Amino acid sequence: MYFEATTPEALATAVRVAREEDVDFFLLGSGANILIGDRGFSGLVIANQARSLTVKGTRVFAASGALIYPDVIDAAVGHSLSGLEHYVGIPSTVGGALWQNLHFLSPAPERERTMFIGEVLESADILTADNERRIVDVDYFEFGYDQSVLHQRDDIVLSATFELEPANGEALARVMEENLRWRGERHPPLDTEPSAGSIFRKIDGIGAGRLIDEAGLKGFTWGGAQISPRHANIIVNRGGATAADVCALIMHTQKTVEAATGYWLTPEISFVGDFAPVKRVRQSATG
Ligand SMILES: NC(=O)C1=CN([C@@H]2O[C@H](COP(=O)(O)OP(=O)(O)OC[C@H]3O[C@@H](n4cnc5c(N)ncnc54)[C@H](OP(=O)(O)O)[C@@H]3O)[C@@H](O)[C@H]2O)C=CC1
Ligand SMILES: C=C(O[C@H]1[C@H](O)[C@@H](CO)O[C@H](OP(=O)(O)OP(=O)(O)OC[C@H]2O[C@@H](n3ccc(=O)[nH]c3=O)[C@H](O)[C@@H]2O)[C@@H]1NC(C)=O)C(=O)O
Repeated sequence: MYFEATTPEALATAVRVAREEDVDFFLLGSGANILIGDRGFSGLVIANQARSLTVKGTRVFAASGALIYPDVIDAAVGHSLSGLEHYVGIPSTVGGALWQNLHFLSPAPERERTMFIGEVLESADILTADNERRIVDVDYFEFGYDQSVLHQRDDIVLSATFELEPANGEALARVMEENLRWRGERHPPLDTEPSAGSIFRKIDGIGAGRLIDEAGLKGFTWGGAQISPRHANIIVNRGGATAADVCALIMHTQKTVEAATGYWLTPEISFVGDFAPVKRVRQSATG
């Protein structure tokens, strides 16, 4: 079953009804950070297409299905407001961004720290696990790196308010251009080489991508899936990749990197729905 929620109210109603009727449901943002099993999802998929946006003074009010890029960033930058421009080029809805505390490196040339969307969040309208509507402030989310309270609680973000800073339009345009260039040079392009972004979690001070690269796995291919020759922590769909192909590559990468370095890589993406059995990568396979 599939339902498109086009307003925060419709989203809240869909979730409430699914819970009351005891129907398994999955809330789909832009689908940028998930792998869906080859046997699909048996239950209700609620696609979050609640995309309304308003800017008042230095505040941006966004429904949780609004796309951070381009919609929310365009609205903020169009009003010369700073705080969201760092996340240019990253696929995500507002809800997905709060779930994972969307992040990117601080502006060039320093790039000395990671910036998080939690830094500009003021409050959010949520539907709690008990089906109650609440306005919560930023502290409620307990944000960390790739972390928020939403990983532990079944709350649904319906809309969010961001508090931004007035800024010079040229400075905003420069940050956006530099960040798009940074991503363009390091990450495979999403339109021609689709992926779910980083497959494995960050390993502080070491780098998941570096370990996979040093294990010699760049370009390794299984079925339609390939460890990107450009960035080793990204698995791209070269055409016709199945979820089983991606899972086989994930398991092969974990085992190869552990044998070479002693580190065990943990997936960063979410696995959704029902998965077909995974054929293991033959040890003799060379890609
Ligand atoms: N830094 C980068 O370069 C990249 C980052 N990403 C990250 O991936 C995420 C992609 O977002 P998006 O495509 O929208 O999400 P997805 O559709 O990929 O869903 C990811 C998870 O977000 C949760 N979620 C989505 N919407 C809501 C909501 N309204 N309320 C509560 N939880 C929600 C769901 O959790 P549950 O199952 O618990 O309901 C879901 O499992 C972003 O956080 C982005 O930072 C992705 C690619 C690249
Ligand atoms: C792409 C994502 O997030 C990105 C985010 O966009 C950028 C910028 O802030 O920082 C992280 O990338 P990253 O490239 O630094 O992450 P890792 O894969 O851990 O790589 C760490 C380091 O390894 C090195 N590296 C990476 C790839 C490669 O093929 N070879 C290599 O040597 C690079 O020096 C790199 O900087 C996030 N990834 C993780 C796992 O934390 C995502 O969440 O999907």
